[in-house]
Amino acid sequence: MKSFTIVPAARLVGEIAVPGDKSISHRAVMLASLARGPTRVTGFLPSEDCLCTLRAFQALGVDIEVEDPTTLSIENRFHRLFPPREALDCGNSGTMMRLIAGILAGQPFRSRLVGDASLSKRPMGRILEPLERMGAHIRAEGEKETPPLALEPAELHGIEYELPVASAQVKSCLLLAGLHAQGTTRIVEPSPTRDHTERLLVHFGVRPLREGRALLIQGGLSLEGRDFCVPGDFSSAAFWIAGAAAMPGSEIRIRGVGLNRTRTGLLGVLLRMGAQIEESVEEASGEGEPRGSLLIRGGKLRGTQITKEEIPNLIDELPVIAAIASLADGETQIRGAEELRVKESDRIRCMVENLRRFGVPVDELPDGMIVEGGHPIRAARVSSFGDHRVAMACSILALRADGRSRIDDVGCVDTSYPGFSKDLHKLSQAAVESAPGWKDYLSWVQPSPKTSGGEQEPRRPVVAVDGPSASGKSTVAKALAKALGIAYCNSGLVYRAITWSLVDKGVDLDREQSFKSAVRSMKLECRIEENELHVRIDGKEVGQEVRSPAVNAAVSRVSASPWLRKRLLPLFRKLADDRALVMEGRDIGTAVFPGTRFKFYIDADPKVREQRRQKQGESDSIEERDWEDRSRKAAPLRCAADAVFIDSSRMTVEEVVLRMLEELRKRGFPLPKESSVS
Ligand SMILES: Nc1ncnc2c1ncn2[C@@H]1O[C@H](COP(=O)(O)OP(=O)(O)OP(=O)(O)O)[C@@H](O)[C@H]1O
Ligand SMILES: Nc1ccn([C@@H]2O[C@H](COP(=O)(O)O)[C@@H](O)[C@H]2O)c(=O)n1
Repeated sequence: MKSFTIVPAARLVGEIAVPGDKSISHRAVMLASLARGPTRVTGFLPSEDCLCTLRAFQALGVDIEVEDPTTLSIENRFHRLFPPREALDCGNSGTMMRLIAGILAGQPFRSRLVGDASLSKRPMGRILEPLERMGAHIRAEGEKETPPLALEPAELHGIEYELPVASAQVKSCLLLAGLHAQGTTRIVEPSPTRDHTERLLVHFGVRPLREGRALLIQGGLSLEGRDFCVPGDFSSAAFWIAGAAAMPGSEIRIRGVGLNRTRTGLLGVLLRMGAQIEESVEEASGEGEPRGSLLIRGGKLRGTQITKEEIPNLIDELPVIAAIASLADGETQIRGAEELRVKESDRIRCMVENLRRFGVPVDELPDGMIVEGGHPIRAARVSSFGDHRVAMACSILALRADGRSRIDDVGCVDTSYPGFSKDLHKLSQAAVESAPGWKDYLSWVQPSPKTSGGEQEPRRPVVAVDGPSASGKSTVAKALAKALGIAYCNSGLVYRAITWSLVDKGVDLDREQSFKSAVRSMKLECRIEENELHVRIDGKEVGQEVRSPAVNAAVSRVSASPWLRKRLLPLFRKLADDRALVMEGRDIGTAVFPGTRFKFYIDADPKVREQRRQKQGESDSIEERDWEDRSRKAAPLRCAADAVFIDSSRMTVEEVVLRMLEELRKRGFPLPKESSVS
């Protein structure tokens, strides 16, 4: 399963053009496929969703030539559609299924529409009812009117229909069905929704009539093919618009983006929140799709209230609005958005869950949420829940977290924005490019967390060595201690020893009470003998067994316990009471001895670390372990702000130790007269 690892960034900087609009790409292929004469579509979005529409019309007998991924030549040479040989796959796309159902409902042949697991859970009752009233023979095969949809041949007639819920998909489905029906179809919208279908119908020569809230379409009119250029997708641009607006110091320009007023509700919300946005419409030819560019400068935003009336024009942007509301000062309320529960995921539930993981206080409401902004964002591991907009919204928020975050299951991003991760990299890296090679380090630099009792410089000199798994900490810390002639303490050995004992006794680590009472009843002894830490549990000195695969797999769960860490803290500190030492671990410079002046953070490229561990012949999922160590609440793995960062990927052990000795000398460590590395 694909995931994104997001390194924090201070701001977004740069200029981009986002890929073609998804909603418009679907509709352009559909209408060009129904038209007489050829159409060349440029700027098409070659996402999974839109490719499903393209393949479906090829299967219905339309000639569609893909000149390049974003340019299509479309011609329906026979002025009719042909029965498809097999079910038409709508993938993840609700737009495709609902709109194509409108086209196929009035055809003289059978067809069947299927979708992926997520689409197969989405409600289709809202199109079935009006289509049946128009005379369609259409049946949802799934439970509670969900896909697949089976359509039998039918002749349609116009109806008058008032939409119970504002929905551009239902409106478009009925407009397309109305095109193939006898008489006039009159559709009344409770409030305006995106009008791409109407604009494209005009582009292809059929003008629906507008009477207040009603739209009228005459059946039997034919469309004429005409070249069309799809504008950039405002809903894809929304991630950068919202992200840049909420990150002080950002400055981005987005070119060639669609600025249709029925889509740009986000801009009004952001301006209300205090955003700095300049819009210049470059092309608004008649009733075509307006497009232009946006310049966004970042600043501090304030919370706002989003009301039911605003929802239709920013429905797809609500996940990213929820994300950046977390960065704004004060509270943001999103109400009247129950529609979000039946999108690619239940976007209310999923965003609430993910925001909480990022440490954002948020209340879930039946029709939205209340986000309390302005709190620090914690690095987190979250899931997209298979929803592209959830994945991208969380990626934007992760840029502001206090460490690396991971967004799992991001394959879905390709359904609307195939180049998202590249653009994320481009816009967020621009801000740190001034320090090439150091961005990883900068992302981990943290002010040392507040701790009690360890802020003062220890009585005896302590060298703190931290870093991720297999970075070489133990090796260099041991060699350094030897060179300095002082004690070497491996704090990980203590966590490993406790874990080994718990695993050996079969303690259920998920049951807090059993875990605590097993630890309490353990006799743990930590002694420095011959300048090295020795650990005994219940009288037995631990050895190689603490590096077993079972211990490797469980130790980070054990060490994540704040209760255990608090218990071990005085024990580690006590070791330095009467001797100088080098102590290595994950939190030595940030939590155990934050007051020492001698701190190192040893790192290496993940691939190099993986190879080093393999070479040691150990079975150890170091990526998982690092992840857990970095994302736990209590004393997570971080590079202290005042630590010396050493990337050992291309260094020998000796080079690393010499570098450390040099730094210790500069920082005034009492070096023995002759310190050599051996
Ligand atoms: N430049 C280097 N610096 C340190 N170790 C290196 C270097 N090059 C190779 N190694 C090797 O990498 C392996 C892993 O090192 P080590 O066990 O010290 O890592 P670690 O960070 O203490 O890991 P863990 O925290 O998982 O126990 C060792 O076999 C070590 O000899
Ligand atoms: N200061 C520390 C040291 C270790 N841990 C935890 O123990 C695990 C094993 O450590 P090794 O150095 O022997 O690999 C490590 O993954 C941490 O979970 C710790 O939390 N703090």
